[in-house]
Amino acid sequence: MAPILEIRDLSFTHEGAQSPIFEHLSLAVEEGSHILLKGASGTGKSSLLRLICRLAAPTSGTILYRGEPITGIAPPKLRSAVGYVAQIPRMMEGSVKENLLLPFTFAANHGLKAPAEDELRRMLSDFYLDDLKLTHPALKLSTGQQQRLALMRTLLLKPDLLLLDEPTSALDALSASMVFTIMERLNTREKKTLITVTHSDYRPSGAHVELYLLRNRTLTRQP
Ligand SMILES: Nc1ncnc2c1ncn2[C@@H]1O[C@H](COP(=O)(O)OP(=O)(O)OP(=O)(O)O)[C@@H](O)[C@H]1O
Repeated sequence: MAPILEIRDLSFTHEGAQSPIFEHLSLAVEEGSHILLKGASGTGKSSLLRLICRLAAPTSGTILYRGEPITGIAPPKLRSAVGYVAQIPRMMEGSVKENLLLPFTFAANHGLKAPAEDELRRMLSDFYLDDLKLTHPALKLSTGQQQRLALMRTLLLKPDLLLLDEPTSALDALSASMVFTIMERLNTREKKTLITVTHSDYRPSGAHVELYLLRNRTLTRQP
């Protein structure tokens, strides 16, 4: 079976920049695995995630999702297959519910059925946000709560592959451990494939955890 994601000979230079961020990267991600991506600040971890979900285009090389080049997949289909949660959550004016259901208001997602309030409440509870009302203004939540809402919002589109950019960077130890637990559950129980950028020493449980280091413009697997 083809890997869920394959990166072939990928190079990337930011527009206007003198030198590439990385060159000739290759990586195959098996379905169900959890890839931890580490590297010093500025080595290009966020850039790599943005290339995988096609928020940016590589200078050269190919990215395949389930054997198909992502450039050949219609953007709405790719967005629901590959979920991306940015490092800084982007909530808008409006309630928790409005923010969670935002993707369902996009023309591109026309035809997708928005989840009912009961499902949203159940999910809030799974994300340790039991006390949160769906009517609560999203912008008045803490960064950690907004980070979890951003992850929920991405999951509502039911992606098979999740790209998480430092999901615990703004969190205290307790909130971070909640998010790690959620990530493990998504991987081991819901069989999601995860690529997580992290600076933390956290090592999730699960059979297929792999650690990669982005350094000197190349990606190497760590023991
Ligand atoms: N839009 C842009 N245009 C030009 N250069 C950029 C742009 N965005 C990021 N960079 C540069 O690209 C490099 C890689 O940035 P990136 O955010 O991918 O790194 P990172 O490894 O995720 O860093 P961090 O761990 O600090 O989040 C950095 O040197 C950054 O300054």
